[in-house]
Amino acid sequence: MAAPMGEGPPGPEPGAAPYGNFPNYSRFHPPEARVRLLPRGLLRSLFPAPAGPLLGLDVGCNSGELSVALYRHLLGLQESKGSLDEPAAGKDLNLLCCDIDPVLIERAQQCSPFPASISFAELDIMDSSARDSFLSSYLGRFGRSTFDIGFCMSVTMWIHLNHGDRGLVEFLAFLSSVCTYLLMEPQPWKCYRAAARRLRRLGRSDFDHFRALAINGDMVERITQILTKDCAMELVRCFGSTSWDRSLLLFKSSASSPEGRSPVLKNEVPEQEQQL
Ligand SMILES: C[S@@+](CC[C@H](N)C(=O)[O-])C[C@H]1O[C@@H](n2cnc3c(N)ncnc32)[C@H](O)[C@@H]1O
Repeated sequence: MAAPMGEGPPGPEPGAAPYGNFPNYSRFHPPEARVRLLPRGLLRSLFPAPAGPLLGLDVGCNSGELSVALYRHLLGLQESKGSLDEPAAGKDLNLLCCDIDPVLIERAQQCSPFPASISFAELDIMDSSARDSFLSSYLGRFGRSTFDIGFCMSVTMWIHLNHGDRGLVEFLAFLSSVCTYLLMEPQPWKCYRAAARRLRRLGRSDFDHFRALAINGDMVERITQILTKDCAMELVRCFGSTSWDRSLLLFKSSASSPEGRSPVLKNEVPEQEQQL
């Protein structure tokens, strides 16, 4: 399967996916090519003695293929013919996966092999009132205030194009406030140009913010800077890059406690945003 350099498949279809809500995203950016960069036993090394189930948040999950692949990979589950392994006792991970596109979420729900552990929900992560009450209520079911790990895979560009520099910084501040660890897969700048080009080819105008973005260039570097300088996170490790040039980076909050008792869902505006 060809892996294009840009963010979507060739042809006009991506122009109709202004949030990156491509219907068959996992076909051209296969989950397996991403999860195999993550070491087996990663969860165990990050959380050697969890007090209860681990909680994960997957933002922009599309139709859930990557969420399921991450779940399997992190728990060391094999997909066997005809039957699906259940997680062994003591390997408890609950994933909350959200996406802005209700059709993609419906598909994810219908196809989920682990409905008891992986929940899919329609949510615009930039809508702070809907987001905060929804996430608080999910976390509250586990007596928690934060997620152990967040996944933000190929989503930053879409937030950035649709919400501008301010939106990107706000988004990263939000993620860092609610996740102890954060796995990020930022799109490089060339994908931004490709996405804007595709829109133009369709005779539509640029994304509202594209030409005004002051955060640009080396997006891995820029996002790392924001997370480490403004959001009290540290870069723990880079797991390498996919063949289509996406790096996988793991960050850890320097502020949160292992029990998830750090301040929740706060909407603090970091220093960098105030300067924008
Ligand atoms: C390029 S896809 C990545 C899908 C998946 N994370 C992966 O890497 O395979 C980006 C996804 O982010 C979702 N998305 C974009 N903006 C969003 C928002 N504000 N809230 C929730 N999801 C959003 C899109 O609908 C789309 O499914």
